[in-house]
Amino acid sequence: MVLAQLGGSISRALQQMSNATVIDEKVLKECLNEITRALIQADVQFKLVCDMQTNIKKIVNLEDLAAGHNKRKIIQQAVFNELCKILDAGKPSFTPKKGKPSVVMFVGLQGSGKTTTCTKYAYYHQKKGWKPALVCADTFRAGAFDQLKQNATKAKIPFYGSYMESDPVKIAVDGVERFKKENCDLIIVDTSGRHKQEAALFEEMRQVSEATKPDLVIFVMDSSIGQAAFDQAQAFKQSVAVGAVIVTKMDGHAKGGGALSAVAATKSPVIFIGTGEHMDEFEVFDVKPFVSRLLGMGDWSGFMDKIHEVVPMDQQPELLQKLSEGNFTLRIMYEQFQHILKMGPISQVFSMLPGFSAELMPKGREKESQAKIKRYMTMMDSMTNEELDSSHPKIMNESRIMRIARGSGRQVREVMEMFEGYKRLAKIRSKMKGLKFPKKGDMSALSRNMNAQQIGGMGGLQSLMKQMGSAKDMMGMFGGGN
Ligand SMILES: Nc1nc2c(ncn2[C@@H]2O[C@H](COP(=O)(O)OP(=O)(O)OP(=O)(O)O)[C@@H](O)[C@H]2O)c(=O)[nH]1
Repeated sequence: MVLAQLGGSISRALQQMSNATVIDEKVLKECLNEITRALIQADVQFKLVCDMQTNIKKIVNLEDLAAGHNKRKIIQQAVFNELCKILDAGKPSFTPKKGKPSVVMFVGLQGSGKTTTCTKYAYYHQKKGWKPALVCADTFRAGAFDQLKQNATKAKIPFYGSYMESDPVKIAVDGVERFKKENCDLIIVDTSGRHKQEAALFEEMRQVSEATKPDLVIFVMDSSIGQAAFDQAQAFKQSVAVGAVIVTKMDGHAKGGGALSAVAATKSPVIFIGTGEHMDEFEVFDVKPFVSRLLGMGDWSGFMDKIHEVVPMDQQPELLQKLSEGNFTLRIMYEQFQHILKMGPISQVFSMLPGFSAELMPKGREKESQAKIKRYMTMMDSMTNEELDSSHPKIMNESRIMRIARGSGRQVREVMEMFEGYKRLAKIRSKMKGLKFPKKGDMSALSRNMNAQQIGGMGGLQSLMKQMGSAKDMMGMFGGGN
């Protein structure tokens, strides 16, 4: 993923600076030049990058800093803040409330990923307990309704559309009315993205908006347009009351950084980013956690959110207890695998942990890793309770390993490899013993600690990762291969 490369380059530049014995003007200049290069490669506007450099230089006046000051910390904090500034639109968007009907209208050019994103948005909220519904008001593109129907059916989301009716306004109004009666709390209206004339497209959007009175209009744009995002977002904002933006295809485009910063410049908040074609390749966009993850500094609130999403409420204290106890059995590993598979793309989940980076798992390896986890689980299905509940690896003698391999139809080598992986995770977990995990909405103990680590920079993070074991080690466990 291109963004992971950008994050990797910036954190490497910071790391190199941290490794220097003395931080002088030359070291700072080299570090800032590296960061500038990385941002320009990601298509961030030249002026923004120059401003960022100037601001950092202003904040970090090495000559004025007394010897006692931690220059590394100050520089890292300044880079973090300036990156946030580039990506921050400065105002939050309207957020629909669960249980109260909201109409959300999606607009955007054809091919931007609008229809796919409507379903992703519905699916995301459905997982959080909402009752979403989809309305297809795109009567221009033949096949638009079929596409939405197919996506909605797959995600088990109610939908509305028509093959006969050619008036998008009528479909939108009928669909919204129907789903309001059915007590849906998030009614999503997908509109057309193509017209013979641009003016006609904007007029149609305006009419649908006037008739359905959406609580929020979301503009969907493809990240590959880079800095041109500014003009496109402005043009849409002038025609309808765009309240938020979703930037798609962040998984494959070198211009992703440019699109995000250009949208922010229009003062339109980006609320989600699309990171792939699949339903769950969709991430909340929140500037600080995003920059934090970009730099491999983790996002605990996002991580905890994921846990709260997939683990039933009544099992959460038990899971958190197990995670912090350090007594790591194969059964616990099995349960964790179940959770990981439910959480969505592995690289997305891991990039929320400090010290990990999406860069550690190349995009193509995602499927392999999922398959690998499933294979491990099949092997564990052939184990006895005694084996699953033991935390002593010695119990696994040759005859047990042979039996598990036979029972699961896998090779002895693969079973051994699974045990090796288990031992590595057990070692990491034993280092995590005693770590306090925050409860939902309470990011106090651990997250404050983590924030301090973020701000404290790589030194703090490295020591944390040393305590936990290496990130590469853990990725090695999941990162594809046989
Ligand atoms: N890689 C990647 N592909 C995406 C993403 N979002 C959408 N796509 C793909 O982009 C293509 C176009 O998406 P659609 O949802 O059909 O586009 P649309 O904007 O609704 O098009 P119209 O309905 O004609 O207006 C499809 O092949 C999607 O699978 C994303 O985040 N990443």
